[in-house]
Amino acid sequence: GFVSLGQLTRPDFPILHQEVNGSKLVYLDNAATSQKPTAVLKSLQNYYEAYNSNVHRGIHYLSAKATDEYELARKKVAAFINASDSAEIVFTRNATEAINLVAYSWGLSNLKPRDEIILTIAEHHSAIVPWQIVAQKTGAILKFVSLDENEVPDVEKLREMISTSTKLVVVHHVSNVLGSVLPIEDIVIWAHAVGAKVLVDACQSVPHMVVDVQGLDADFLVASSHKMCGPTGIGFLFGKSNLLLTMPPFLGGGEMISDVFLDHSTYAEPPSRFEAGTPAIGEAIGLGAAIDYLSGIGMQKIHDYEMELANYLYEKLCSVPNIRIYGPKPSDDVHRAALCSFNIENIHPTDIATFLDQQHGVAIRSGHHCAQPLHRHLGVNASARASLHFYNTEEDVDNFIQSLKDTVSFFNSFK
Ligand SMILES: Cc1ncc(COP(=O)(O)O)c(CN[C@@H](CS)C(=O)O)c1O
Repeated sequence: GFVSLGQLTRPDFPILHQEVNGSKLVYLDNAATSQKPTAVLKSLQNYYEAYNSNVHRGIHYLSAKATDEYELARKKVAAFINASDSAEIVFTRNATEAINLVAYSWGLSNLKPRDEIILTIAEHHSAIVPWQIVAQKTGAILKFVSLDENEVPDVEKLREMISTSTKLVVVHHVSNVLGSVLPIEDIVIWAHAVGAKVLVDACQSVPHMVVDVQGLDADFLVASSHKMCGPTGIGFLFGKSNLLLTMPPFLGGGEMISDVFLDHSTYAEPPSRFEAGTPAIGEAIGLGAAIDYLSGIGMQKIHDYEMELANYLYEKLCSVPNIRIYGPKPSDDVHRAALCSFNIENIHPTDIATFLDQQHGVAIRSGHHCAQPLHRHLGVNASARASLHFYNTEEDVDNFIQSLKDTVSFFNSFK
């Protein structure tokens, strides 16, 4: 019979084949972090077993091999998001650091008093807080777009908010709470019309769909390896070459210099200018292996499968009594990512997540998902969230829904 992409790929993820609290693990917390296929684990072991060495300046075989593999990983990231030059890819610790790099380097040297930075109320704390810090230092002003009647950021209001005072627009590609997918191409056109730049937080899109930075024409785009089947400890910033070339260093140290004198130093060209100290070499190689794995399946195929699963999840969740699902109702022209944040009347989301874990081995998340302003706007201080990846199956969704209904019955029995 028909074998789904989830069934086909599950054998590649050893971690999924275990019991938790006496039940088969159902891992539905992929927006927090993804699981790693054997190929990624092997690439890390192979690096440390066969050619571990420091990169860039070693004059021996192991260092040359490590350098080649590290720079090959950069080229794989560039190709994966269709960047025109691998020098436009800066490795960082994670997406959060990538956004901080833009805030401290580009932000501090380009923002002036009363310059405006436009964000949506649904942004992740990692996309909001760095700009609050830089706004305090430069006198720039943050402006936030709220949600429309479909409970997605109001892009028409965003368009109206863009003015000649706008210097930067910071938006998610996909929301880690609402599952909303924003029209980045349009937002970039509106921003560029007034000379503003656009930073795209692509943490929840790069692992799940084709992302083409040239097609989007984004000025900056960030993502994290650990959400796209790669190791933790590495992420990346894409920056257009003409922007990175004008940006001062973010962190000082070895690797990022050209020459060091006692009273000053000259700096390396991008991307090295932004990669101070010994990089996460093994993690970059692991990310490269993750990209090979994802590309082997194909991001369009992954996205198509996840969209089917997303609709199935949403439809089944709607059958749970007294549930409130946040974000847009999916339809033919309104897509939502394969994640649902929700609350159930009179039951705390943390009680739901705890019961699901302890009684059913189902792993979801509960909390504010680093989006407190959004939760305040929604009138709650926390939500539960189930988030899928291509290695999940319809059976996972069925297990989750059945377990959730059992959870609701349990807590309602105390009423
Ligand atoms: C949209 C978005 N933007 C930035 C980040 C930060 O990624 P880091 O790898 O931690 O730097 C995340 C990570 N969101 C996790 C942890 S809060 C979640 O459970 O939703 C994200 O979803």
